[in-house]
Order: sequence, then structure tokens, then C-alpha cells
Amino acid sequence: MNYIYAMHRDPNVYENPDQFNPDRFLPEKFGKYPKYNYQPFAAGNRKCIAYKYAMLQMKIVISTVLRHFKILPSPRYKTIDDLKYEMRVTLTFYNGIYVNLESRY
Ligand code: HEM
Repeated sequence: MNYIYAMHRDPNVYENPDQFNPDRFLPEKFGKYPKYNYQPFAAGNRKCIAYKYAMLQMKIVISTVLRHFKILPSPRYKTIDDLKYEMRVTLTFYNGIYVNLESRY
């Protein structure tokens, strides 16, 4: 199995890999990365069988939540370094992750 965490933080491929930068997924940028350097669902014959389902489900959940709530940072975390995570097959947060929700209505 590939070490996905290291692959996704390779500074030879991704500029400032630890920075949260959704723009790196814009089509004009994303197409320029080497084909197998982005593998959230692994790759090849043993790739996640549910990747399309997972992507669809995430879009539905996120768009449903965002229609009803603003997601705000929790005061529990002073800086992003207070969020402790570990790499299993995918990234996992110790003790979950807290946010504040503000109703849009
Ligand atoms: C964001 C959600 C998900 C991520 C990031 C993810 C990621 C992965 C990864 C990285 C692998 C390869 C593991 C390895 O090489 O040992 C994998 C395999 C697998 N995933 Fe997912 N997965 C997700 C959701 C799901 C869901 C929702 C299902 C089922 C409903 C699922 C079913 C499977 C199965 C059965 C395999 C094994 C495939 C095989 O070995 O041939 N995954 N997944």
C-alpha cells in the first residue's frame, strides 16, 4: 500500500503542501500534477470500490449542511496545530473535530 499521507505532502509536487489551499484542485492546476500523485482512494485494481459513491455522498452532506448552517471555528482550538490527527488508511482526528454551527435562518 502506498503511503498516501507523504504522497499528498510532497513539496516536489505540491507548493506549500501543509497549507489549506482548495484552489490547488481547480481544473487548470489539478491536471498538471503527475497522474498518480493524488490517491485519496488509492489507485489501480485495489482502489476503493466506493469512491464515486463516497464523493457523491460527501457533496450531498456538505451542500445540505452549508445550506442550513455557517460553519465557524471552535474556540477549543487556538491555532491549527491544536488539531491532532493521525494517518490510518485515511486521516483521522483524535477525539473528533469540533466546530460551531450558526443557523442561516
Ligand atoms: C471518503 C471516503 C473513503 C475514502 C477516503 C476511502 C479510501 C479507501 C482507500 C485508500 C482504499 C484502499 C485501501 C488499501 O489499499 O488497503 C479503500 C478501499 C476500499 N474501500 Fe474505501 N474509502 C472511502 C469510502 C468507502 C465507502 C463508503 C465504502 C463502502 C460503502 C468503501 C469500501 C471500500 C472497499 C470494499 C475497499 C477495498 C477494495 C479492495 O481491496 O479491492 N470505501 N478505500
